[in-house]
Amino acid sequence: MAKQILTLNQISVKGLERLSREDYEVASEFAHPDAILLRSHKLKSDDIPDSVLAIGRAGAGTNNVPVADCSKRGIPVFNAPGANANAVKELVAVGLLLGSRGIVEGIDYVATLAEMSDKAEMNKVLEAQKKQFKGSELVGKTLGVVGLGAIGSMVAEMALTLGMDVVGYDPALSVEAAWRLSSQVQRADTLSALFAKSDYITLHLPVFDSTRGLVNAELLAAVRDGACLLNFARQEIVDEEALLDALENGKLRKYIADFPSPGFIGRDDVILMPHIGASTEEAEDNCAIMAADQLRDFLENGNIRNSVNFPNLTLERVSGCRLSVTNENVPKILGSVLSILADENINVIDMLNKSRDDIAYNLIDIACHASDEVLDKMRELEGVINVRLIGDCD
Ligand SMILES: NC(=O)c1ccc[n+]([C@@H]2O[C@H](COP(=O)([O-])OP(=O)(O)OC[C@H]3O[C@@H](n4cnc5c(N)ncnc54)[C@H](O)[C@@H]3O)[C@@H](O)[C@H]2O)c1
Ligand SMILES: O=C(O)CC[C@@H](O)C(=O)O
Repeated sequence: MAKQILTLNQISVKGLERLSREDYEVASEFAHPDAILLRSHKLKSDDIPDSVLAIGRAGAGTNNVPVADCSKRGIPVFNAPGANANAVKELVAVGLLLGSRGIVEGIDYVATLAEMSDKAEMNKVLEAQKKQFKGSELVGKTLGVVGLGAIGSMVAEMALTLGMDVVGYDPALSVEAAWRLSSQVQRADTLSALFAKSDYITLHLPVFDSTRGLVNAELLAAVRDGACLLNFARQEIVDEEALLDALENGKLRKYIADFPSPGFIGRDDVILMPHIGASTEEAEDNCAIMAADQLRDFLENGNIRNSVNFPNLTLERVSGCRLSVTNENVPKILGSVLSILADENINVIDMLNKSRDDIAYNLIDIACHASDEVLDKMRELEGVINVRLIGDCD
């Protein structure tokens, strides 16, 4: 029977094409879907039917998905790390330029001359007025990059090529990300040191409980006078009241962000975009392809790549008959599962077991079919969250 994939946002056709028509049905309404594919749709736990085995986020941030609840229910949540990083990097380059020159103001001013019909007069007026839109160059200025993952590291590299000095802060930098980073990026030991040093600060970290409101009054007090803050990460990382105060008292010269919020619209010192950081054809294709491929590999083989709540685990298929078992990460459960198979004389050909936080995940290739009764015995074990027989193994 074809598997059903519920899409909760517009997903690029190139991604959907990875789900063959013979094996998958894709639609925006299903009562009992096998998986969900989404972008920024705010998904509530109650809206995830019990039939759902996995969720694919065609993007980087998963703060719109109730990840902790999904872990409890044994549902892996996948994302598409790095797939839209270049698109965001390019928009940050635009943000830096908008923050350094009177580009938006100049364009707005020119629009006010629409009624003027005399070309010479127009030229005279604008030549007289253009001094209002003077800016300064980026070369030699310091950019502080908060979060040096897929996007932050590309932004750092881009700023170096523009002749900026770059200082970075990332207390959880992965080894892989550290390898990607140019040695010219200076390290800030604290966030306030970065804020104090930078003419421009750009945020590229996820929103977690620990980062919500991270940019607060205390941090903004440390900012270099007249600095410009760019936020292409998430609105929730910035304390809006403290930000408005910093703009009002001139500590911050400009706020440029991808997340409009009512109190900020219409201010001269704020430039807002409608969450378009990842809105390029290339990024939408990359994200959708990655998310669809990962969902498929999970549904068809139980493999896990780029999950934000499950361990990464891929096991080459040696038998048609595969079991996946998700359990609480406590001792003895795997032993009990294997005992049930042994009692039924079912030989294990290959297996892999990994854990992450409170979740343990096992792939077990077996020599012959396991009946529903055997699977139910496993499901009844204390601490087992779900058991799935994957593939055709008669
Ligand atoms: N505007 C958009 O459309 C758009 C597009 C893509 C991503 N994003 C946002 O950008 C975020 C980053 O994306 P990414 O692809 O670079 O993710 P990533 O996971 O590759 O990098 C995030 C980095 O932030 C670091 N980090 C975590 N906590 C931190 C802290 N307290 N201080 C400093 N650094 C910290 C991590 O160690 C990691 O290196 C996403 O989580 C998402 O919210 C927005
Ligand atoms: O899907 C989008 O358009 C936005 C994605 C972006 O916010 C992300 O976190 O990857």
